[in-house]
Amino acid sequence: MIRLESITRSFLLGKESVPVLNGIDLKIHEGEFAAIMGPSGSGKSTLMNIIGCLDKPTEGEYYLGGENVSHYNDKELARVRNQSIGFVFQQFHLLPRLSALKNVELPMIYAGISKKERQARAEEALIKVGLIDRMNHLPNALSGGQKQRVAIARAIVNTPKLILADEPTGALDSKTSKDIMEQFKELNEEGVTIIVVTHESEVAEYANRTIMVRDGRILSPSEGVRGQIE
Ligand SMILES: Nc1ncnc2c1ncn2[C@@H]1O[C@H](COP(=O)(O)OP(=O)(O)OP(=O)(O)O)[C@@H](O)[C@H]1O
Repeated sequence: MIRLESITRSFLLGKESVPVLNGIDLKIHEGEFAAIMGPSGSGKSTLMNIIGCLDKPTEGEYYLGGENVSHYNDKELARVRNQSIGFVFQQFHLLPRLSALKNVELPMIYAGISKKERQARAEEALIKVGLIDRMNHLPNALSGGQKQRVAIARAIVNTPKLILADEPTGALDSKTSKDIMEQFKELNEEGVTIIVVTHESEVAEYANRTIMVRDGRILSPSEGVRGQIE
């Protein structure tokens, strides 16, 4: 489902081009549950941004679902994101003036789906995450765990094959983290590919495979990686 070939990403620092990803080769198959771990500043978010079509590699090829998206323009990348990927972030990224239901409807507005269908599908997603009784609440009136459930409902509402979660439990206590990870596990059992960036080994334990990033490259299995690297 995901194939990265010799991916590099550099950023301009003044006049100097500084490499942050240094030749990443990685395959993630459909249905996998992968955790990306590594020290702060090692390039995890940069890698996730490329996998999520939020950013483009400086060099190398990226195939998502068989499509080479490496050279797509912003509009084409937005289409791929809307069709194929759900995002979950540490700080939830909910719009504060919109109810839980309206927040979940947002990706469908971008996808041009009718109001009636939007509401029906948003309600269905909120039922799935156990929050239908809070559908009219504003984010402020929800706990951290509930906010993250709304964010998960928003991520699954367009039925993506891939969910990318960047530190999804970073703002939550350990019991709530477990509830959220159980939710991801359930989605993975239904066939959704999940990639989660985390600093927490308890979170990575939910994954079938851990990908260790250090200094912008992926460590090989002999360097202590759990699971398969191709
Ligand atoms: N847009 C940018 N412009 C310049 N430098 C950047 C940019 N984005 C990331 N970097 C640099 O790239 C390096 C890797 O950042 P990245 O956020 O990918 O690391 P990370 O492993 O996710 O870190 P953390 O665990 O702290 O979130 C850092 O040194 C960061 O300063």
